[in-house]
Amino acid sequence: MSMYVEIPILDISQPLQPSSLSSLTKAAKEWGFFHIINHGISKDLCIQLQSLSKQFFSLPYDTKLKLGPFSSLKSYTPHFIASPFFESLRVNGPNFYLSAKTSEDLLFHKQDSKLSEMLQEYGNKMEELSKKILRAVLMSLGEGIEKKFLESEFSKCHGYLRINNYSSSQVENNNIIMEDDDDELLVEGLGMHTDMSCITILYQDEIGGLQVKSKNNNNNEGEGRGKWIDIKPSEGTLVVNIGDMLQAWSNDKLRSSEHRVVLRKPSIVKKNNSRFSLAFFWCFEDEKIILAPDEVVGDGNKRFYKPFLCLDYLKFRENNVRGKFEKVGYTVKDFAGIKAQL
Ligand SMILES: O=C(O)CCC(=O)C(=O)O
Ligand SMILES: [Fe+2]
Repeated sequence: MSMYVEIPILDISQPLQPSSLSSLTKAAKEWGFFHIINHGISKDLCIQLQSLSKQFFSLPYDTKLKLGPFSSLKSYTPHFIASPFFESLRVNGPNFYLSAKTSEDLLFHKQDSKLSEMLQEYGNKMEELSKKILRAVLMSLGEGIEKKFLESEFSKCHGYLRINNYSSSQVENNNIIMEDDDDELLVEGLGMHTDMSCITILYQDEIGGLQVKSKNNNNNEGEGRGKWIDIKPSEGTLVVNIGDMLQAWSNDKLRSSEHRVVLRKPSIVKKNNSRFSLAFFWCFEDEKIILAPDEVVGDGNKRFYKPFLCLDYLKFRENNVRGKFEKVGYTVKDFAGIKAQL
C-alpha cells in the first residue's frame, strides 16, 4: 500500500535562507520532489485552463486524432499509448500561443482562442518560475555553483507543456493493479517513468493519485526496494521534480525519481470521470552535450555518466515503449551510465 511522507515546501517568493537551502538539498537528493508555494500562479488561471482543456478533450476521437499521434503535428497522445486512461495535448514554447493555436486551427477556425492565450500566459510564468527554481537547486549543490553555471550551462533551456486528462471510463478487470485498504480499485493512469527534463513543474487538480518511488534502502530489513509515496494535492502548491537531464548533469547529486499516477475508481467517478494535470518540462537544448562540471562532481569523486548529446537521449527514450520501465531499464543510467568496476 502507499505511504504518505512530508515532502519539503519551498517558498519561492523569498530569498533562500540557509535552512530552506538545506531542506532543498535533502529533498532534491532524497526524493527528487518538492512543493513550491507563493509561485504567482493564480488558482483562477488553473481553473480556467482546466475548463477550457476539458472542452478540447470532450471533442470526438476522430477530431482529436487530427492532431496525432499519426499526423504530422503529433501534439495529441490518445488513450492506449501511455495507458488506457491517459490522453494528452502537447504545447511547445516559447510561443505557446502559436503552438496551441496551430493545433486548434486544424480542428476548427476561430478568430481568437482563449485557451491559446491562457496557455501563453501560463507558459511565460512557468519559464520564469523554472529559472528561479533552477537557481535555488543549483545553490543547493554548493557554494558558487549557481554563479558559475546557471548562465553558462542553462541559458538555452526551453520548455513545453503537456495537458493531461485521465479518465477511468475504460476500466476493465485486467487493468486493476490492486485493491486499496478501503477496497477501492486502483488502476495505473500513467505507468512508472522518470521525466527527461531538467526540472518539471506540475499542477494537479484535487483528485490525487501522483506517487513517487522512494529510494532503495539497502538495509538488512527491507528487500531494498522503494515504496510508493503519495504526492497529495494541496491548494496553492505546485509540485516540482528533478528530471534525467539534471540528474546526469549533477552526477547523481540530484535525483530523477520514478513516479506514476494511480486512479482510484470511486473518487474519479465522482468528478465527471476525470483527473486533470498540467506539466511543464524545462529542458536543455537538443544540441547540448550533458557533462557534469568538475566542480559539481567534486575532487576525488567518480563520474557516473559518459558525456552525451541531449537529443540522442530523447531519441533513445522515444524508441522505447513507455510503461515498461519496471522490467527493462530505459533511464539515463542505462543510456549513459558508467558501470561500476568490480
Ligand atoms: O499527472 C500527473 O500528476 C503527473 C504527470 C507526469 O508525470 C508527466 O506528465 O510526466
Ligand atoms: Fe512525469
